[in-house]
Amino acid sequence: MKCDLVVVGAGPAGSMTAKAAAEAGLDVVMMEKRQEIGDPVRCAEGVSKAALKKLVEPDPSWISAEVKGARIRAPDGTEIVISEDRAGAEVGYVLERKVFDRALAQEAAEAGAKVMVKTRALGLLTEKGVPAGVVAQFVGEELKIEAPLVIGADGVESKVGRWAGIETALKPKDVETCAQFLVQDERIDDDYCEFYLGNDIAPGGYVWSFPKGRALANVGIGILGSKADSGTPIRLLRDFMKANFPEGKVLEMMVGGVPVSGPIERTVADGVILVGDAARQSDPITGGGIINAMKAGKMAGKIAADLVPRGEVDKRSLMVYEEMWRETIGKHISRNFAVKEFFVDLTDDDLNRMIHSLDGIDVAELDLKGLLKVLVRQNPKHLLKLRHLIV
Ligand SMILES: Cc1cc2nc3c(=O)[nH]c(=O)nc-3n(C[C@H](O)[C@H](O)[C@H](O)COP(=O)(O)OP(=O)(O)OC[C@H]3O[C@@H](n4cnc5c(N)ncnc54)[C@H](O)[C@@H]3O)c2cc1C
Repeated sequence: MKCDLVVVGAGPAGSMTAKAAAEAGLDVVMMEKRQEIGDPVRCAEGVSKAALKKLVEPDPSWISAEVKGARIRAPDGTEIVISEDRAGAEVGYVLERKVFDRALAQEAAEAGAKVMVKTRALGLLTEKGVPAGVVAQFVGEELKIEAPLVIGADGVESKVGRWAGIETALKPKDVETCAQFLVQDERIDDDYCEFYLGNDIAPGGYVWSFPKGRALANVGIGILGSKADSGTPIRLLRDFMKANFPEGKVLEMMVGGVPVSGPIERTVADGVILVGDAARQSDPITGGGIINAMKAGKMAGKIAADLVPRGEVDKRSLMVYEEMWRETIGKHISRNFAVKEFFVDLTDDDLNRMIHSLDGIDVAELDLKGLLKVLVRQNPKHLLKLRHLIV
């Protein structure tokens, strides 16, 4: 089989890539190793309404809940409330990703991309040492798909980058190890996403509760890999459930990882581009990656449509993509990485002091940068190191 572009992975990054490239006239194959796109879900499903609306028309079929804002709770229980769409990229809609991911893939298909499920990329085809497509497996059968460009949208466990010689390995301190329960409990507040901070609750991370309507919520935990062994997230999440939702019924459970490494050195190689979690483009503070994955996918798909017909798929030509994402989403990722590196080492006393310092200040309408500005103003000695990030 031959085509212009192979996209590996049909998550938000892959489908946006495939859609943008197919719309611009490329012959695209998007392959997904799972038999059902979007299932099982490994996500708390929170996104900013405003950011999402810039990328895709919201559809009630894939929105579980709309929330009013976020509550952030310090280790001693003190709370601050931030209004909708101001708490980073995690507040606004709580999606139903099983439906959302499939809807995005459907849009890619409608734009003309060929979608292949239960098709796992096994490696890159090469011609004279240069990537020239993908070797894949479809229900036990080996397939060779020749293409001048391969886009790796294969998520946190990405292999495409490694196959192309791109360094994507994550150190334990650069990944949040997560566990999540889908919980039914009458005590769930359907209007707010909740974040719980504290080194006993979630070392180097946080616990979240994202409502999905009808007293359901994704209740999950992310812990910095360097501060936990593999069983720790589930153990701590169960402790949290006992303390906060003792009557909660667990309907689903999952574990997963989120890259919080900040921008990696390179996301292109000859004949290969990486997008989304494969390119480590998630937000290092919140762990949110859906919006950045979609933005990067859209950029990569358009750039592919421009360069492939001209035969310009060498690493140098593909640097256009590298420069474009670093100039846009990359700037936020770099800043938030520096902030995260600082915050993960704070003690519970420090965290309490930060939240207390906001007492009497209306933070509801602040975005993350605004909140940081206020925190630095209120805690000049402690947050001196962050000053340069907010000017
Ligand atoms: C516990 C948890 C909670 C999260 N909560 C949020 C949140 O609330 N908000 C938010 O914005 N982000 C959240 N994220 C992050 C978010 O899920 C990711 O950033 C997002 O899914 C990235 O999209 P992607 O398309 O890059 O990768 P993915 O969505 O992971 O898609 C990659 C796809 O590639 C496929 N694939 C992998 N290897 C192959 C192969 N060899 N061949 C074919 N297909 C392959 C996979 O099956 C998968 O479908 C969370 C992550 C976790 C783990």
